[in-house]
Amino acid sequence: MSKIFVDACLGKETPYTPVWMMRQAGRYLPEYMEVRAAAGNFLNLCHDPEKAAEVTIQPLDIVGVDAAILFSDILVIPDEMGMDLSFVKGEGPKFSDPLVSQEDVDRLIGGEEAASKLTYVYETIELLRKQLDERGDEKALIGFTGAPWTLATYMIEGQGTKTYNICKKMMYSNPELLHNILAKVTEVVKLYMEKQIQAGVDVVQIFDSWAAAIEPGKYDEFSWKYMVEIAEYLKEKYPHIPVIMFPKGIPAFLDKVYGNFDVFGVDWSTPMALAKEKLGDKYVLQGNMEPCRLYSKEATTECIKVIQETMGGKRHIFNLGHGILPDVPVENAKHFVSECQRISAKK
Ligand SMILES: Cc1c2[nH]c(c1CCC(=O)O)Cc1[nH]c(c(CCC(=O)O)c1C)Cc1[nH]c(c(CCC(=O)O)c1C)Cc1[nH]c(c(C)c1CCC(=O)O)C2
Repeated sequence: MSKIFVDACLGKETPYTPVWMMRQAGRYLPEYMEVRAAAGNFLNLCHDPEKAAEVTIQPLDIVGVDAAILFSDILVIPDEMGMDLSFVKGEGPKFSDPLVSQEDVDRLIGGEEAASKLTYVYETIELLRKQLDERGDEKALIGFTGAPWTLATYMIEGQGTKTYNICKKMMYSNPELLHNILAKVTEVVKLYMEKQIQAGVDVVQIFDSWAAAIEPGKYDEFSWKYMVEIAEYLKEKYPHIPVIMFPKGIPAFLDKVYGNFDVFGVDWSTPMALAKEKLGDKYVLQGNMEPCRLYSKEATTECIKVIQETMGGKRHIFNLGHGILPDVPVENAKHFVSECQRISAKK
């Protein structure tokens, strides 16, 4: 039996349109908070394959999504490249020694050496592969990475940012240094994704959460081409594994999207009809309910109906247009998932 989510990624007909939610394993689930508390903190949880596998599975059982996404974080990559990652309560991720010079870049651990340090991620995937196969319910497992640009923003700024002024200063005054960082991260990410595939994921997604920080005319040069390089490396070696690209907030770039991958993730600021018009023939589309609609069941159902009408149940995967927020009632998340499955069901 093939997995409905994988079939949909490859553009095949499915009995209904499968659904999952970005950031579905997380703080809106009391069961997640319990496991995190027992682990001590978020990074301990990422480093503990048994517990990480447990929280990966939770949304399958609690909200009924069609795919599980590996529980980890995009920032474990720079962490294993030798940058010291911590999560400060209430402030989010921090790197103590952000990159400022070529010497800093040269000091980073690269390629195979960095990718092979992420053993806890591969162990989590191996556990999940076994558990999902034993369940026999044909739910898919999604592996993921951050796009080199999104990772670089944290590596250069040392934390999350609203203005991106430190990386943009580098972009315009020392683009070569920024490209050297992006190229080094790209090499690690290719091998990291390959090892996730070898450990057992069914699909991979590349999150470019901070795509919108780049002016449209520079987006290809500083982000998309690196994402495409990763996707094409994987598609050449593993053509049966679907690759999902999620660049958040770049409607002006839709005309220029290119590359060998399977699914384009549409964020909530891009109208689905526009994405369909520009990209629907070439790529399966994923998305794109505005995550805050989850605060209202009525607003949720209304949006699902509009998306379903636009996509017609073809070449589509339901998702939010970005991650679920921690204060969303679990009931409403369940409602989103069951309504997507109900409304798209082929009679
Ligand atoms: C930008 C980014 C990060 N991490 C991620 C992105 C890209 C996706 C996106 O755009 O939302 C990706 C990510 N992070 C996490 C997952 C797990 C799988 C999932 O359910 O989607 C995934 C896919 C767990 C997490 N990653 C993080 C949490 C919260 C940690 C906790 O307090 O339990 C989780 C569940 C921490 C994290 N990690 C990151 C930030 C900015 C933060 C702190 C902000 C916050 O608190 O929400 C970086």
